[in-house]
Amino acid sequence: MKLETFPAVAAGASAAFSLRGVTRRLGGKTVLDRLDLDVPAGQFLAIVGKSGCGKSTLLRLLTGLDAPDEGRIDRGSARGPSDIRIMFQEARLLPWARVVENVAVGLTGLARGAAAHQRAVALLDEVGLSGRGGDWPSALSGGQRQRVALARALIGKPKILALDEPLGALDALTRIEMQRLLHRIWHRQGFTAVLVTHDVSEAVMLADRIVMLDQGRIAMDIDVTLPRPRHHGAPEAARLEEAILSRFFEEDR
Ligand SMILES: Nc1ncnc2c1ncn2[C@@H]1O[C@H](COP(=O)(O)OP(=O)(O)OP(=O)(O)O)[C@@H](O)[C@H]1O
Repeated sequence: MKLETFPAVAAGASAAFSLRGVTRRLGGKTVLDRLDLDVPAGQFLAIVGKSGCGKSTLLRLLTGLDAPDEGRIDRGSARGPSDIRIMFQEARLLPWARVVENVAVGLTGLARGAAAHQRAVALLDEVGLSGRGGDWPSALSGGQRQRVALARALIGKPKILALDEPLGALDALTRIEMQRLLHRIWHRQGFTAVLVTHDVSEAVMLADRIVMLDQGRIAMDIDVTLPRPRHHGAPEAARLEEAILSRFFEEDR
């Protein structure tokens, strides 16, 4: 299968963020090496690559949790912390707060009154946790906790949602369920999603575009044009997955 290079952002298209010559050195090593990347608003971008290739470092730079040693990151119209949210592999819920409060807490800097409570309840419905707002986090399964984390990340209506292996700790079926949920919500809300994942099939299911990092550089940048909704095991998805995986292991042959 031919892997197409993603076209440069069309002139005038609004970019969610752009990286120019971004370099990050950690522990005496160049983890990211002069990266250039333009991501249009609303795109679902997946970042894949072998362990230690710098995926999380890139996400941290993108969200402002870390800063580059060289180069520039332009986050377009995303300004404050509520415009860019990040979700991790662990839900990181407050154990002493009920589920609805855990969602409302995502409204940084805003009054957390009745309106916040109402919006938290609506989001719990949207992530499939209707009626669970009064529960403690300890009463939820791993998948349910990630649903709460997703609702918390979305309550401030972010422009960019960064996802650092958010489904990595879930069992296979829950993971697929969560992929479908994530896709539905992204489709409905239109934010820009940046997903770091080890799972190439997950990237193929969800992304408009897949970027593979290798030794601090972009080794592959492909446009995923498969129609949505996508299904695991569908022949076109399997072919694309295989083509990406073969690139992954090229050097091992
Ligand atoms: N704070 C740090 N100090 C020193 N080295 C670091 C630090 N953070 C990350 N690194 C190194 O930078 C490299 C990239 O790490 P990063 O976590 O971005 O990789 P990754 O692709 O997300 O890996 P994984 O898939 O295993 O999570 C690794 O070699 C890691 O050891």
